[in-house]
Amino acid sequence: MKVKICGITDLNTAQAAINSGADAVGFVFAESKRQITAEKALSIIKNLPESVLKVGVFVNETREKIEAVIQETGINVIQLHGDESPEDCLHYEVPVIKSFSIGSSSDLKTLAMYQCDFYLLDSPKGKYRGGNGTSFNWKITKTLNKDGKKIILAGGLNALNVAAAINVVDPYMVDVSSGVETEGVKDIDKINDFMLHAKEMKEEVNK
Ligand SMILES: O=C(O)c1ccccc1NCC(=O)[C@H](O)[C@H](O)COP(=O)(O)O
Repeated sequence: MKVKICGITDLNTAQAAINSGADAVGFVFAESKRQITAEKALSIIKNLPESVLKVGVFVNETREKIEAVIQETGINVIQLHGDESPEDCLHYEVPVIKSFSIGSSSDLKTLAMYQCDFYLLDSPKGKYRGGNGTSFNWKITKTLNKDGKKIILAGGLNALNVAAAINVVDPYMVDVSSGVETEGVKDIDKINDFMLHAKEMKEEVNK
C-alpha cells in the first residue's frame, strides 16, 4: 500500500516519514494550521530524494500562484482541495490530485466529471478544507465504479483504523495528517506505527 504523509512543516519529519516508507509527502499552501511558505517548502524539498512524490496542497488558488509555487519549490504533484472545476484541473505540467468531500454516495458521482491523475476521497470540510481528522463512512465507496481511477483514501485515518479502511475501500494510496500527530505536531512514532499497519495490510491483501 502506498502512503502519503500530509502537512509536513520540517525536514526532520519529512526524512523520518520517507525513511519509514512514505511514498509521498504533502505541503499545505492553503489556509491551515499546517500552512507552509514556498521558501520553507523549498528548504525541505531540496533535501529529499527524487523518487518521493512532493505534493503541494492548494484550495481554490489561482493557476498563476500554483504554477509559481511549482517553479519555486520543486513540488512534483499538486493537490486541488477546494471547489476547483474539472477545467481547473487540466493542463498542469505536473500530475494532479483532485480531492472530493464524501458525505453521501451521491458525492461520488462527481468523480466521473474530472480527468485527473489521482482522486482523493476525504471527509466533508471542518474548520479547514482538509486535515480535520474526521473519517467518513467508507462503505459508501462500495457504489463507486473506480474504472481504473487511482483512489487516495484520506480523512481521520490512524494506525488503528487504516487496515480496516484499506480492506473496505481498496485504495491506491492512503493519506494521513492528524492521525500521526500528538497535540498538533507530527509524531515520528505515530508515523512509524501508521506505516507498519498500512504496509502490512498490503502483504495481507497480496497473500
Ligand atoms: O492538512 C491540512 O491542514 C489541510 C488544510 C486545508 C486543505 C487541505 C489540508 N490537508 C489535505 C490532506 O491531504 C490531509 O491529509 C487530508 O485532508 C486528511 O487529513 P486528516 O483527516 O487530518 O488525516
